[in-house]
Amino acid sequence: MSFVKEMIGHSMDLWEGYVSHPFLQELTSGALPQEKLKRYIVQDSLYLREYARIFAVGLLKAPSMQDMAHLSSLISGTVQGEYLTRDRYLREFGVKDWEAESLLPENQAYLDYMMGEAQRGELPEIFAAVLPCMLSYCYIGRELMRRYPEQVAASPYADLIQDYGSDSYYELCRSDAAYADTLYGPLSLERKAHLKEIFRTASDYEMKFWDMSYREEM
Ligand SMILES: Cc1ncc(C[n+]2csc(CCO)c2C)c(N)n1
Repeated sequence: MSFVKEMIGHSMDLWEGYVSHPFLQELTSGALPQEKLKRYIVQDSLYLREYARIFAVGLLKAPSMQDMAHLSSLISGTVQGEYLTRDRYLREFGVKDWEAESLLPENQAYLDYMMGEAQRGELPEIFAAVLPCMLSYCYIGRELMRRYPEQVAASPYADLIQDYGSDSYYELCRSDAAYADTLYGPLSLERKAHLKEIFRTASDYEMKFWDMSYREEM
């Protein structure tokens, strides 16, 4: 069995919690207050700027040209692709200087955790830390569209959900997961057990990011 699937299985209780999280439920129904979405968009833009640097550490440590090709396409997918949707919302909300905003503590802690693993580890550890971010959004998008197709279609935020629930994003995630599985194949059981824990810790930080985005106070 794919080791990536095994890691997901080890964190599925957390992933299930994302789908029922009030932020995502209200994003789906359209009831999400704009202030909360705005906070998410600003914090997520800051997150993406720093998240791309984790891949850059992977690029520094990549042993082959093929590994470098994967990492460089992930960097451009984050800095250009993923950030584009945020940029559109930043303009719509009239946010001018998001880069001057501070990272909220949950956001900073998540990024510090991934960067620490990236600096200490090699590509298998780096991917265990960054995969929940990439793959959980695919899971969330697909599950929301499967469970609430009409609400998603009518939501003012449908584009945000549909991007992640799309077949093209699913295929991208499948190929990233297949690449990660080539890294995991030769590893010892002990190292794999540690990787599952890294994946779970990052999944837990994803949940804290949703909590941070939803809470009442700034
Ligand atoms: C907190 C947070 N977690 C996950 C993502 C999703 N995401 C981040 S980069 C990327 C593209 C692949 O590198 C995707 C799908 C996000 N935006 N914010």
